Amino acid sequence: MTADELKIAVARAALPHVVPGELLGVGTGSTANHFIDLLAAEKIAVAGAIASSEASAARLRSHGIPVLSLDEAIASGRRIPVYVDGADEIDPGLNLIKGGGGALTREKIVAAASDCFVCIADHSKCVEVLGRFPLPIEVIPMALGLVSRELTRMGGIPKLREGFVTDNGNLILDVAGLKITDPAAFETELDHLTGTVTNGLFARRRADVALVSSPDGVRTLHA
Ligand SMILES: O=C[C@H](O)[C@H](O)[C@H](O)COP(=O)(O)O
Repeated sequence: MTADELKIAVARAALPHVVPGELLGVGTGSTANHFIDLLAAEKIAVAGAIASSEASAARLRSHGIPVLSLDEAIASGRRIPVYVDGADEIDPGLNLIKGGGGALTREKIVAAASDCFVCIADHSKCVEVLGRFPLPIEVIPMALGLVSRELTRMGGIPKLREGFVTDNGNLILDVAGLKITDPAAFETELDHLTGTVTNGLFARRRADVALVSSPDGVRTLHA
């Protein structure tokens, strides 16, 4: 199976988790894109989608799927029963690294607003310890030097993602050299770095369910 076929297989496996007629949180990235396309192809009608990026919102709209802002969703008084999104790394506890596509902040917000986070990924994303994939951190532009210095002091190797601006108008530092043995504690530590908006560790709000595809099929992992 090609990498793309593995993504399509796991995106398809997420469809039964969608609650028809309810709101749906939708993530960002190539796996999430397949999920959006399949959602439309299978004509699964949701009350509206809350997208974690402008790119996903545009893709949803291109299929005629109604997109709501998170504020509109909350004002409606409806719950968001499920959020479906990809990941860059998954550990055995379903802690994640996300943000390879730069959408980490909105992803964390939509995940926090949703009842159940269903993570979809192919088996290459599974690791024993998070940190092989450089950890994305969204940074307020004027704090770039300060945050880089602090991350270096913490043992990381931060690198500016050249030519990239997030949907929120900020920058991304990709931090290599980390071995994240206590993801929740490290997420909290990073949250305290002044000048950062969000870090790409999803540990305090990790995935509830992970669907992982391999040539042998799709496995379902629970936190
Ligand atoms: O910002 C991007 C997201 O966190 C993606 O979910 C993550 O990078 C995985 O993307 P892909 O499905 O393209 O590997």
